[in-house]
Amino acid sequence: MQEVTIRRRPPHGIEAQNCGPVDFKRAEENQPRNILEEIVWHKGVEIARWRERVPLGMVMTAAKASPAPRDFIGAIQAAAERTAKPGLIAEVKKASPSIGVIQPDFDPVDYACRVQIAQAYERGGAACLSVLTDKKFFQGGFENLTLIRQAGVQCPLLCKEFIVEAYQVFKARASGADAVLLIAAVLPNSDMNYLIKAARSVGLQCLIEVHTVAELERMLLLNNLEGCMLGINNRDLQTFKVDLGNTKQIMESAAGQEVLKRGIIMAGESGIFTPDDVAFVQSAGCGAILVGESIVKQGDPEAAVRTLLEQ
Ligand SMILES: O=P(O)(O)OC[C@@H](O)[C@@H](O)c1c[nH]c2ccccc12
Repeated sequence: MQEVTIRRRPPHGIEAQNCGPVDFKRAEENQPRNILEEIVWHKGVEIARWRERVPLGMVMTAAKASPAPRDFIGAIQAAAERTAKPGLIAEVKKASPSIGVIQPDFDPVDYACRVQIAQAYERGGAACLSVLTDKKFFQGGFENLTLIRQAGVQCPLLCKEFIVEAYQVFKARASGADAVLLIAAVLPNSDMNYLIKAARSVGLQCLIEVHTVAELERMLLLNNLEGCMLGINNRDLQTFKVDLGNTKQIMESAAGQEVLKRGIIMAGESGIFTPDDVAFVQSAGCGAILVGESIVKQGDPEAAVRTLLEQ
């Protein structure tokens, strides 16, 4: 079985490891086939640069010295029990490759603005926050995790990053994250197991994202799944198409039913705009929702969160 459809690296090596012209190199072969490949390939370049400035050992030390992590999954469960709705993971997101800039007032260099959005989400009733850390494609940053944490926000924080190496896991914890996102479309099971272990070693919980029944079946075979939560992304990261029916279809499959039987929390992710959408994914079996665009783009994020969770 082919585990992952995207290629982890360009066939002729990443830019940062380029060792001069080689005859057999064909520029067109080295082009990414979709945006997810482009993002993942660029991560290789980015991590190589980080590593030059801060070696792995130092990031690990910083991760271990960081203030104790908060219980991300516990906060979702507590909110769900209190409200009888899925626990909300509200996303601090300035831009995305699918729609470009979502909130123009959200100044890319004005960090105070991101902190204010995070505080407004918390006041509105979010259980947890998701913070985009990818700079190039999402105009995010690891520093946003630190700033939001330092501003006294109590909600546990998810580091929303395209993780391909343990370096990013330690960087997430060193920046104040309580959980990390791991994407099944990007990571074969051996990497997934390894990265879950790396996360656990510094007290981080994992949200494992799937997009298809096949990916969910593969994740259910992981021997490290215990203590993790799962998420179904309704947006296809290769085409950007959003379809809430994806959550329903996956949850109705045998694999979806197994998730419920095993008591694993499932998040419905992307394309959730209205209380009806929340009710729809809840009835499909989701105990959590991950929402960005619809609450970021409204002028009053606190009211937007309240409205979404009403009814
Ligand atoms: O803005 P939306 O449609 O509410 O989606 C939020 C979140 O689900 C989405 O940002 C997301 C889900 N998985 C991802 C992986 C990488 C980047 C982004 C994402």
